[in-house]
Amino acid sequence: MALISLRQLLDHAAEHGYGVPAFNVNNLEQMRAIMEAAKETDSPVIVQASAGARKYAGAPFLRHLILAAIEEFPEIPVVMHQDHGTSPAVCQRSIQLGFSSVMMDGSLREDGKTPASYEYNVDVTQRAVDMAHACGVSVEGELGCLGSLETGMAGEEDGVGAEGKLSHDQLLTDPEEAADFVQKTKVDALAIACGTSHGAYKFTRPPTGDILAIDRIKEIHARIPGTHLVMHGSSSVPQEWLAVINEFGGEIPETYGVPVEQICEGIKHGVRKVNIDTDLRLASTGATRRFLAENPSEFDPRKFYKAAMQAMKEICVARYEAFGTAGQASKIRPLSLDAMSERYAAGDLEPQIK
Ligand SMILES: O=C(CO)COP(=O)(O)O
Ligand SMILES: O=C[C@H](O)COP(=O)(O)O
Ligand SMILES: [Zn+2]
Ligand SMILES: [Zn+2]
Repeated sequence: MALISLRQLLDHAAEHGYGVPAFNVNNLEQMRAIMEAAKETDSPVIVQASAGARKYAGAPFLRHLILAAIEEFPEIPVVMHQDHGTSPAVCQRSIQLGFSSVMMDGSLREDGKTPASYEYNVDVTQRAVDMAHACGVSVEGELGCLGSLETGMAGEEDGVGAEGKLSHDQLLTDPEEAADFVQKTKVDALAIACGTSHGAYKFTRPPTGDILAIDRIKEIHARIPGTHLVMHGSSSVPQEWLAVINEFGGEIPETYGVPVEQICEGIKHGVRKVNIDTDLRLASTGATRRFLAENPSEFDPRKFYKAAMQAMKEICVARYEAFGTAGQASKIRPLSLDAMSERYAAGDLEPQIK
């Protein structure tokens, strides 16, 4: 059984200079697409469950879906991560459910919408870290709010995200504050804000440096080179899938995502975890629409689920290959969460901040 902690995987990724896509899971088809792609490319896996996923599938189903993947693919190390926890209590519940990693998103208050003060963020994150590390579980924190540098608007269509207009300062993580935050909280990974946002509507044009601030990632990495950085809202919004969706009855207006090359640039500068949800949603919707349009008499859902799975799998394979994740699974010797808790207790995993 290869359930591993996020910390172990990202330490390996940093040592070998690669990044790992973290895909959101809600159902069997996504889970299977991710695992089959991982098996085909020998990639370690991060799967993450959002509050929306728990509401949709129910926590026990999600948990067993991930455990089933670990059982069926014992050769693939899998991180079971809770995405965007809004309080230490939410993280505690996930730890109890067996997650090997949690995100304490203290950049927002408990409603998941109101930007929080720095002091609030430090406090809730410290509390989540204390609890998690005692169990060998990793913690991802977040500093800065996701939102558009084009409009100043926070991404609202998704389940998690600030509401309304944000200042330029809130939309870009400050390197000095990031150093202080990591030092104080001891998070294992830090999600940063650099102009990306959740969902399909990230940019109205192919992004340039003024609206997708990869330079800011470089500045943060230069200040805290020992910290694993996380990019949220990192779907690339493939134009070919938008075209398929619209060809077969969809209505998605012109929109652009984060180019894979820009993510790879981030990976050269400390980005180790890359959150992707929307791309799998677009691929499965496109494949389903196309299948049903081309096979109007078909009524066995397994037929269009299969088409959707294949489309998602192709995206996963492409990201594993582009981020350098491919070929790494077999190099990892999984450490138990017990062993990780001993490493924290021994002080072996303290933040390295100059
Ligand atoms: O950040 C994400 C999940 O936490 C997903 O981002 P996308 O909406 O760009 O796929
Ligand atoms: O964090 C954002 C992910 O895309 C999850 O979205 P969700 O809350 O709709 O499941
Ligand atoms: Zn956030
Ligand atoms: Zn996110």
